[in-house]
This record gives sequence, C-alpha cells and structure tokens, in this order.
Amino acid sequence: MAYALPAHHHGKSKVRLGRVWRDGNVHHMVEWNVNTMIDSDMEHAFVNGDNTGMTATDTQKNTVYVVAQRMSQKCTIEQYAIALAQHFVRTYPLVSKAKIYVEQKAWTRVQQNGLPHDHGYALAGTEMRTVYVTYDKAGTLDVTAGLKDLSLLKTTQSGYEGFLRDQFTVLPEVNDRIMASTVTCTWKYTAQPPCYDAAYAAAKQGLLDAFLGPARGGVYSPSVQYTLYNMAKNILDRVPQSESVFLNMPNLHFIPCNPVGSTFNNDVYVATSEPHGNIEAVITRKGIAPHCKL
Ligand SMILES: O=c1[nH]c(=O)c2[nH]c(=O)[nH]c2[nH]1
Repeated sequence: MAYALPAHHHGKSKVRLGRVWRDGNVHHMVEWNVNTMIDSDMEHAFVNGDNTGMTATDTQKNTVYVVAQRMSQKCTIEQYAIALAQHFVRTYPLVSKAKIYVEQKAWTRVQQNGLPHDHGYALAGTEMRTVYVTYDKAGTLDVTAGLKDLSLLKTTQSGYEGFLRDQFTVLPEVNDRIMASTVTCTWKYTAQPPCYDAAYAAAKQGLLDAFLGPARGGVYSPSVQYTLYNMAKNILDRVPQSESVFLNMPNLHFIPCNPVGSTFNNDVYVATSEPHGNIEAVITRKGIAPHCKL
C-alpha cells in the first residue's frame, strides 16, 4: 500500500501568560492565551520516526514567553503575534509557515473615584449580581444579596511572607506579586436598605477599595486572607443594614516566568487557573450568627 501525507503541522496550545509593562508607578497588563502551529519539512518525523531538525512544541512554548519578554514596549496582540510568527520562520530553516492565534482577556483598568488606577484591573462585564430570598408563614423575610464572578487583579502591592516552612514548602517569600481573584460575595440584610441599588453599589465599591486601594499607589496586601477580611469589613461599614458577609476568593496564580536564556524582571508570568488557592470566610457584626454559603 502506498501512502501520502498531504498535511502535517505541530504546535503548542493554550500557552497562557501575563505580561506587565511598568512605566514608573503606572503598570500596563495583558493576559494572553497563545496557540502556535508550524508548517515544516518534517515528513521524516511522521513517516520514519526521525525527529532531526524538529522545532519541539516545548521549544515553541518557551519561545512564546521569550518573545513576550522581548516586546519591550506595551504592544497589541497583532504586533506580538507578528513578531512570534516571524521568529519561527526566520529562525528555523525547515519551518515554512507559522500560524499564531492569540486571545486576550478583557482585563480593563479600574477607575477609582474617576481616576484610572495605577495597577488595578477588573475583567470587563463578567460579574453577576445575585439575591437569595426566603419568606415563611410566620412572615419572616430574609434577603441575602451578593455578586459572583467579579474578577479583580493588581500587578503589584501584594506579597506573601512569614508563612510556615517545612520539608514540603518550596514557595519563595515575596513582597511584590500579581494578585488575582474571581470574587463571590454575599451579604445578609437585617433590615431593608433605603435603596437596594445604592446598597449594592456601596458594597461593590467596598470590595474594590479594599482589594485595589486608591487610584494612586493602591494598598498593600500581605495575603488574600487579610484583603478578604478588609473587603468584608468595608461592606459591614458601608451598608449599615448588612449583618453578615460571606466571601470566597480563589487565589489565581500568576507565576513569575524565567524565559529560557533570560530572567524574570517583573514582566512575564505564567498565567494559571488550576490549581488555585481558595480562601473564604464569613465576617459578621459581633454577636450575629453567620449566614451560610449559598
Ligand atoms: O495570599 C496567600 N494566601 C495563602 O494562603 C497562600 N498560599 C500560597 O501558596 N500562596 C498564598 N497566598
């Protein structure tokens, strides 16, 4: 039997990265999901099992990070994808074509009091407002309002130090890292607020203020735990009719990336969603029974 191999390609899929450009105190952040695919003279690999001259998909993945680091000025996905495609074709004689597909997450700079935040981002349009109501024959009405899928990120003003170290601990202590989370929060009302919309706005602003801090300079977070506690306190302080706040915050890790042949310079991160830390708590006014996770 005679065979033909009319098409073959190989590449790396879903290489996720964060790229931060620091312009003094003002940071520019993007998160990309990069897919590479190359056409190359590699029939002999498929047909004969001979890998000579092959640009490994692992090499392609490393190159995704290297080229991201080399983009020294804040750039678009178009400029980045062109640079990456040209790199593959110009570097490897057997590569005849590079096909690069990039998706950019909708991280959008947060406005705090009308000012663009130095280093704080939210994922545009993802959060949902929630409510859970119960009413019984005795006339008891319970209203628990909240939000879910509020994705927040800051490129600095976060660290994690002083934790227990033993033979299973490898995590370095850091005082400058990306902190990112997708917040789920509920708060139970003891009384009806004058306006549910205004109470919701105040609660959400309380979450943003504790996570991001002011537009200029932000606020330092020593842990997701401490930030979560302050986010909940802000709701109790600003929404007097609330009595109990539940917060769940995954710690979405952006791992410093050392691109091959280069070192991490607070610029390129491996973006991950799994595994992730998961931090949650209920914070109440003293003496008030906590409400449960819904
Ligand atoms: O803010 C953090 N809290 C943790 O509990 C934790 N654990 C971890 O590995 N990193 C972090 N960061």
